[in-house]
Amino acid sequence: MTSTEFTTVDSAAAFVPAPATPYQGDIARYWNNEARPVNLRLGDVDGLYHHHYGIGDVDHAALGDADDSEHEKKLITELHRLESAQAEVLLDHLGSIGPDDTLVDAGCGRGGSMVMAHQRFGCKVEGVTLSAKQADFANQRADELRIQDHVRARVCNMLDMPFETGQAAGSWNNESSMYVDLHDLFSEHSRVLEVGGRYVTITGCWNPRYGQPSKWVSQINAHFECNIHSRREYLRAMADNRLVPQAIVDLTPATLPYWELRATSSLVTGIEEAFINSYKDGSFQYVLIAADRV
Ligand SMILES: C[S@@+](CC[C@H](N)C(=O)[O-])C[C@H]1O[C@@H](n2cnc3c(N)ncnc32)[C@H](O)[C@@H]1O
Ligand SMILES: CC(C)=CCC/C(C)=C/COP(=O)(O)OP(=O)(O)O
Ligand SMILES: [Mg+2]
Repeated sequence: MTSTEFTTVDSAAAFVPAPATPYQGDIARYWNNEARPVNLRLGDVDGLYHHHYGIGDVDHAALGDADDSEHEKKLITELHRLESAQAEVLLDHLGSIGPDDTLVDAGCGRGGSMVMAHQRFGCKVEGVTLSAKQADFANQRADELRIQDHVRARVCNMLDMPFETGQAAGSWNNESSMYVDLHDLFSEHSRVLEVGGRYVTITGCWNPRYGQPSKWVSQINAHFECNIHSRREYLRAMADNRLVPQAIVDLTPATLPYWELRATSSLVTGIEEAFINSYKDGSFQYVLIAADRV
C-alpha cells in the first residue's frame, strides 16, 4: 500500500456516510469549507481549536495599550483564553468523571473541547461531526498530542450515534444543538447516557419573554444556516427525554465582554453586532444547562 492510500484509508473522509437529510448535507459542506481566521488564529495560540464563544472578564492588563505593536496578538490570545474558559465551565458541570469513563461530544468541531476533557479527566472522549474536514483535523491534533487512543472524532449524525445504549458517563453539545430537532437530540443523548449520567449544553437560545425570535436572532440563523431554539423548547425536550436539569446558568452577562472585545479586533466577521444587540435587548440568551439522566 502506498502512503497516499494510507492517508485515504486513515482519513475520516474515507468513511463519510450519506447525509441523513439535504440540510445535513448543507451543514457538512458549510463546515468543510470553513477556515475563518477568527477560529484558526485563535486555535494557533496553543493548539486548542474551538468553534464556540468566550466567557469571563477581559484582562485589560494583559491586553496592554492599543498602540502597542503586539496589541493584536495579545487580543487574539485574550479572545482564545475566554473561549477556553467557556469550555472549562462546561466541563465543570460534567460532575465526577474517571479515567475509565467515556464522554461523548455531539457536534465536536475541530475537537478543542475533547482534548480539554481528556486532559482534565484522563478519560476516553468520542466526538461526532458532520464534517470530514473537521474530524480529520481533530484526529490529527489527537495524533500530534499522542492521545489518539483516547480522543477520536468521526463523521456521523448526532441524532444517530454509533454508541451503545448507556455507554457514556457524560455527553454534551457545545454550541451545536441549533442544527437539530431538540426532541430527537435529547432522545439520542438519553439513549447513550448511563442512568445517573450527566448531559451539559452551552447554547444560544431565544428568550420566550421577548415573544418570538428577534431580527438579530434571525440574522444569526441566516449567517450560520442554523435554527436557534427557545429556552422553553430546551427545557420541554429535556423533560420529555428523562433529562432533569440540575443547573441552568444564564451566561449572557459573562459573554458580552468577549463580544465587545471581539468587535474591536481585525478578525471581525460581521456577526458581532447581532450578538451584542440581541444580548442587550434581551431577545437572546447564552445559557448553560446541566441535566441528569434519570
Ligand atoms: C459551532 S460548531 C461547534 C463545535 C464544537 N462543539 C466546539 O465547541 O468547538 C457546530 C458543530 O456541530 C456539528 N453538527 C451540526 N449538526 C450536526 C449533526 N446532525 N450531527 C453531528 N454534528 C453536527 C457541526 O459539524 C459542527 O462541528
Ligand atoms: C451561540 C450560537 C447561536 C452559535 C451558533 C453556532 C456557531 C456557529 C458557533 C460558533 O462557531 P464559530 O466559532 O465557527 O463562529 P465564528 O466564526 O463566528 O467565531
Ligand atoms: Mg469562533
